[in-house]
Amino acid sequence: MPMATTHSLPLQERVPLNNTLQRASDLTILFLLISLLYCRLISLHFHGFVWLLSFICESWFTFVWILDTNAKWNPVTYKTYPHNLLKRLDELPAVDIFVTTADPKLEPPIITVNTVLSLLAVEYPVEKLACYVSDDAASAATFYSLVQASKFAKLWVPFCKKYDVRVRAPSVYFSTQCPPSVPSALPSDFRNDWNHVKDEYEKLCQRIENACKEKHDGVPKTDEFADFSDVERGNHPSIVKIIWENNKDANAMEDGFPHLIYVSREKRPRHSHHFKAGAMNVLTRVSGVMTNAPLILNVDCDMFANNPEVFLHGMCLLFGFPHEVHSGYVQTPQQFYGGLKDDPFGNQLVVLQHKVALGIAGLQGPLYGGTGCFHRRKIIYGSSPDLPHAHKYDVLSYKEPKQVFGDCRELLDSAAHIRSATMKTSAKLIDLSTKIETAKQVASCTYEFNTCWGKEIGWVYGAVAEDIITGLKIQSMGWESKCMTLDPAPFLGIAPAGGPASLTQFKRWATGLLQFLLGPYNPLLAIIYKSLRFRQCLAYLFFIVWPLRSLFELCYTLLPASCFLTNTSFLPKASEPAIMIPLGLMVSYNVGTLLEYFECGLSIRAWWNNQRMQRIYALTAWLFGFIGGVLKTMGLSETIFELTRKNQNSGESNIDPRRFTFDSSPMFVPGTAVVMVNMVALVVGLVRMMVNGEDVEEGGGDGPGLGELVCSLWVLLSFWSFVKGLFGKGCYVIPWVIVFKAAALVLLFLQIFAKWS
Ligand SMILES: O=c1ccn([C@@H]2O[C@H](COP(=O)(O)OP(=O)(O)O[C@H]3O[C@H](CO)[C@@H](O)[C@H](O)[C@H]3O)[C@@H](O)[C@H]2O)c(=O)[nH]1
Ligand SMILES: [Mn+2]
Repeated sequence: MPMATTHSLPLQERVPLNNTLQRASDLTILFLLISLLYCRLISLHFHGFVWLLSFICESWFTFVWILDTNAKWNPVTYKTYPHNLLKRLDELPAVDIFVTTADPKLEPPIITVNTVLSLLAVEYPVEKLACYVSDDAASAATFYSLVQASKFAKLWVPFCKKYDVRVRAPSVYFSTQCPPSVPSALPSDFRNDWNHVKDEYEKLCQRIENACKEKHDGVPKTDEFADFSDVERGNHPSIVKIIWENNKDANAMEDGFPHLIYVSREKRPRHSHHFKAGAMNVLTRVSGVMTNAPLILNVDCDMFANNPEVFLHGMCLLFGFPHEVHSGYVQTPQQFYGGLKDDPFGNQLVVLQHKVALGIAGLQGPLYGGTGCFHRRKIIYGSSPDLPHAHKYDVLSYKEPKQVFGDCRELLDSAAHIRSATMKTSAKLIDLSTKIETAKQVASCTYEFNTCWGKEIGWVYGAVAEDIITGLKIQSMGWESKCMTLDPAPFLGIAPAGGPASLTQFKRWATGLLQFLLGPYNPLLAIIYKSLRFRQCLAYLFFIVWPLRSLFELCYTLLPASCFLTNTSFLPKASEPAIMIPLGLMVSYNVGTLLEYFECGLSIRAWWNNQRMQRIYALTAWLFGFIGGVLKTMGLSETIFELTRKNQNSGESNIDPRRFTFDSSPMFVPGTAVVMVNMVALVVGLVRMMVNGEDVEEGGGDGPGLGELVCSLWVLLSFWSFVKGLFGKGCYVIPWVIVFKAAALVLLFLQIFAKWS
């Protein structure tokens, strides 16, 4: 690693963040939780089954809280000094950029095009970059869009560099109405250029839109597109096309832009393609035989580079440490743009990124998030850090290279080069077109047979949360990672909009996470047998237990209702001093989390939306993710990766995008049932109170009191979209099939309680 050792200028600085207040608040809550458990334990014999259930649930919440506190305990950020890097530009390593797209309907090509354009225009020596786009749909429209985009890039990239444009995704840049105020010199030039480039961009959009229409009318029938003419989705040979080769003409070096290569891997109906992980592994091999850069950046198709210096900052974190073990990969937080105000679907993850991600950054480093991450290629190839105490997990020590990487001479040579060499890349110009046949070979669906791809090397197969598992595998070898937060944000993506879309995403994550807990990649085993650190393991657990949380939350939301139905209680009476504990918990938890939102500059509304959506996710997406994960582990169902819709302005115009909508997915059944049970319970409680003529508080002996009432109302408040869904109109209403199924569940539940009481 020549860069760090031969020069003394610092590239980064670690800045621990002060979080005394946070720690105090987290510990207060932990103390109250333990007190509550203690109270329950000493009085367990006075009370029945309900207290035991509460005790079990609260023990779980305490466990989760410990995980949460651990994750947030040591937040750090890193300052980066890219100007110190600029003095050694010629030493910068090459980077291969991977962009994945999978469906032109759910991921409109114009989105991918903007991501690609923003990446082609970053501040980095152009001859060191190559951008590979993987298209899992083998769509002529996507290919055509990229070809058109490369033509536009000839205008766009020089324009960005000449005027130091800050946001280099044209759709975002031109969303400002008029030419922005002129940066420095040449005002008249700028205005003309701006108008011209904007015109061209609009034409580009028009062409892409035409190409995306039903029969691809806009796509010309020329040779270039012949490969797509009889492509059947999911059943076609590999397609590899060089859209733009940077070193063809000599003077392109100054103002050119990086290589752009289109890859659609071979697909056959009877071969599993392993979704995104499969696509990433193909890109790794294709780029390995073409440009073989020692670094890899991967981004999802909707994540454009929002900060043109992102590569330079990334290099600071990759090479700014005395030993490379400190920076196996560099992950940027997932941030979103154009999101709805106040985060109505609780999926913009701002506080999670700020509190938890920065906290984990102070441990062994951020988890790999699947997008916006710089990897060292050699780690992807299974290299462990070169340290005596590190876990030696290198497959090549017990297997032949051919058994590991597959049978392709060029790939074996390139891999051997990566594993042995330093970051220096040969400045030798290669003619990419000579590599196409080899690239197609390594992109075929039989190439991986009897190799280590998807297991010991590359992105890990078999789980839909391939990102977290791949990162865990890397950290288990002893590598640390670094979190890169920048202002402006490094990459920005699209958060799913609408109820069903965000549930799909959370359900996939939950399924993937459970597969972890039940599979060979369990982090608990990794601390024992490998080099994962203890507190890092707890940080993984914080995410991995998401699906399990649903069971306890479901139980807890039913507790107050069952108290009304059976005339018992699960909380102390308002007159008893012990009520202070649950009361204190409720207040400190809500105030504590609210302060976190304020600290991140968010509103009280955003806080509430996240609170209620957490509850909703738990009883919809996480619960179904849990079931899906169990079925998958028992071999009863297949792993599938359901894409998240990225088309923001699709759908009917008269729908309020901020309101929760429903469809007939069974995911909505449990939430609807919980709402119904709580409503029935409140009515039962009210009737009993009127019949007996009692005050809620003095309710006969062990009956429900104020605590139960507040909890039940809190559940209804959290599920208010469901309450409205029961009585609403149009797409805001819960479909009758769901209501019917939920009602059946409620009857069953009531039956059980009738027996019990
Ligand atoms: O068969 C597939 C399926 C997906 N993708 C790509 O994978 C990316 C992520 O898919 P998306 O639907 O956007 O999922 P998200 O839930 O938004 O993605 C998050 O969660 C995923 C794991 O569940 C990670 O892989 C992603 O990087 C992370 O951003 C997109 O670029 C897709 O085109 C493929 O290339 N092939
Ligand atoms: Mn996404």
